[in-house]
Amino acid sequence: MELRTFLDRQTLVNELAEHIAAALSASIAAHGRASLVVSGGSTPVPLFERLSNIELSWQKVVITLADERWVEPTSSDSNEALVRRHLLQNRAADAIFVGLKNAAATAEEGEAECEDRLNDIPQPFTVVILGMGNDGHTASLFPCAAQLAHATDMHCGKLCTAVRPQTAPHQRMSLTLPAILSAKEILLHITGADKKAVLEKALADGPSETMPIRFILRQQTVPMLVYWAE
Ligand SMILES: O=C(O)[C@H](O)[C@@H](O)[C@H](O)[C@H](O)COP(=O)(O)O
Repeated sequence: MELRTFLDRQTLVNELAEHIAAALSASIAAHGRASLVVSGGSTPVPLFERLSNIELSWQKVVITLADERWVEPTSSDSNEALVRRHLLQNRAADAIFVGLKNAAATAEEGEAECEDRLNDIPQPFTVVILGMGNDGHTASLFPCAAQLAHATDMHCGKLCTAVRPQTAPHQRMSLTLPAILSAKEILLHITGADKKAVLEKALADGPSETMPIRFILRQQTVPMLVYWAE
């Protein structure tokens, strides 16, 4: 894990967007295609807007989600809606988007179709961008969710799993830990003093509190960069 800190959020966004674009371009040059996994929440909005204006062979890039809330794609809580509004615009309008929400009534019932959709995306994922909540959740791997043990089991054999967080609204579909750790590179995008404190807590040794982000921060197999600005 490498921590990169920036003087302000705009500088962070510019640097992070350049880093992502370089990784996607390198994959396109080597394999003719690339895949980008993005997260929801409020933090990535300026990053999405910056990325959408970057010149790249976007038609060779498949974009999907680290997690989705099980709501209609027209809902303001939908991560798909967020991505459509802020990322799949301008130059990035040419990217191929694979959403997770499908017609199934529950996330559990929608799991098999999500698994099929994810399996069709070129892998390993070129870049996975994650966010983090103040409780240490990432993607929809929430502490205390009954499905956490399954979702973080490196032998669960699945790319995604349904999660019912006790502390956040909506059923979710989340990438599993093995799916996230199958990426070529993981980028954690966080801002503000609160999240810096959560990061420090997650990195500290000691009695392990259930902070799912720990599984990602403390692994040694996938290159991981943390981008932080006040
Ligand atoms: O859809 C989601 O809820 C996310 O993917 C989630 O894991 C998010 O990244 C964090 O909750 C941080 O969200 P903020 O950026 O809003 O703090």
